[in-house]
Amino acid sequence: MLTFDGERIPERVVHAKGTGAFGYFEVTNDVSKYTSADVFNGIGKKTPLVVRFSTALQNIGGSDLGRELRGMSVKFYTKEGNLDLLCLQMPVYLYRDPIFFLNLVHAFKRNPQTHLFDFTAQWDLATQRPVINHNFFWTLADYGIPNGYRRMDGFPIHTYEISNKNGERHYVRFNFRTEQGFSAITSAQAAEIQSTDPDYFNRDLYNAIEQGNFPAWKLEMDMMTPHDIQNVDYDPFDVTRLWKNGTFFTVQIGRLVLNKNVENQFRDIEQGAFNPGHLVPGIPGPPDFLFRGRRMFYRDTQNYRLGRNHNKIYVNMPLYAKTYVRDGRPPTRLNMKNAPNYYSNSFNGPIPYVDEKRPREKLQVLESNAIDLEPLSYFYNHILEDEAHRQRFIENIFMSLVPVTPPVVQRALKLLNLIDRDLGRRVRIGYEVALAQSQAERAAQATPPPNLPIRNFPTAEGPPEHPPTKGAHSIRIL
Ligand code: HEM
Repeated sequence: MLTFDGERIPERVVHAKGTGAFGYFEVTNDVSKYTSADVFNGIGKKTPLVVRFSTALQNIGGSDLGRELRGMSVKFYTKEGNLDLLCLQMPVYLYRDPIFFLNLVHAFKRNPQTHLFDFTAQWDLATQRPVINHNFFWTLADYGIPNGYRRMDGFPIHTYEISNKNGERHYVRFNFRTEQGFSAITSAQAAEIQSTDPDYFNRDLYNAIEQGNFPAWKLEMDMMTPHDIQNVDYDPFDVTRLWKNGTFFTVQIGRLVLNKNVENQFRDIEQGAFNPGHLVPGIPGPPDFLFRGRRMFYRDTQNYRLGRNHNKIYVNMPLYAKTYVRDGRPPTRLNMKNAPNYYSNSFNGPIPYVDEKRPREKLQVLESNAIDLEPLSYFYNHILEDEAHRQRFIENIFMSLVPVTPPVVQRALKLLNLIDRDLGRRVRIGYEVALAQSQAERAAQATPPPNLPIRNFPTAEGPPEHPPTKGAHSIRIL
């Protein structure tokens, strides 16, 4: 019983609800002139891997059917160490500044008072930081609820530097393209499924693999040369925008196949520690500022969630795991037994790997904070392929605005109007009708849902107010 008392560990701070499976990656094309990474070289070579799928905002036990980001994390157990590619089902991210993550997650997860998802907070942030709307638009369109994990694509989004055996570089965006064909479900269909099967995504994946209907994804990369990246008229490292058509070429690498369900979710999935900083020779990784933050954050959060030795948990262990790292909280496995615990040594200890061919020149990416609404207008007019999809997108926007506090709605309508006048007009009309309907329905309800309060800081019960610092008013920043 005392062991049972401690069965729970902290859930992931984001992407808490998920599932996963084992499989392999098979190289189908020769990409040796672009990258020396062993995992992507040698047609026919198979590398074992584990994939974890997730919903970004749900807590463990939440619903699979929310309109939100979904994760597809791939850990390749390569001969040169683990390569982790953490993907979303959208090809663009929300912002470029790593420190902004906290605000985003707080606004998009549950309200600290009501513990409800809070559309006022979401739209408040989305209108104060317009950059996040590009990704938000993808979520509000069909891509926001794919018809199960098997039928969505996966994008690591960042522009990765890769290099070949001569140290020559290219810049790539990887794409996992589902072989099942992308398909989505509408908000109404999702609500219906949710009422009977909130674990729809987990069940769909498990059953498919159990029935031998193994899901697969093609891995390809969109590529630019070092010359290309300096000569395009946009920032190709900007994770909030797509690469423009005609500025890159695409190369196939291989296939990812999932052919084995896990036997124990806690052991193989809950304890999984995917870290985008796990890279291999031939893939030095993305040079942008957001990625620099991510190289630290994942290890930190996993130290908290799983302990410092999380890479000694079986599912996280690389194939080659000989190190000078010792001790710490369990698991320590064999702790490298009596092998020397310092380097260099005369007793055949492991030799630290140095990638001699890694490009010597570093790229410095200078980022801009300018607000650019062009990608959003492009999304509305060109990515949404037809009028029916545009209409579903508009409905999802105005329905999400109905519970939002009026000043924030006005700001949202203004922003949508700036992006595209047709979009702004249609959302405004839809919103007014939906609001009137919702007010009539609320009036008829015995116990209407709570009005979400506008939060103020500090609260009445908060810490005592500090007296103003003497002389502070005279400080001027010039
Ligand atoms: C500054 C930006 C970001 C921060 C601070 C951040 C932070 C986190 C954290 C703390 C976790 C939980 C990890 C764990 O407990 O194991 C997580 C999970 C995840 N993140 Fe991020 N993230 C960021 C950006 C991104 C981006 C750009 C992507 C995709 C392109 C992404 C994809 C994922 C995925 C797929 C997971 C789930 C991992 C799993 O399955 O265990 N994140 N992120």
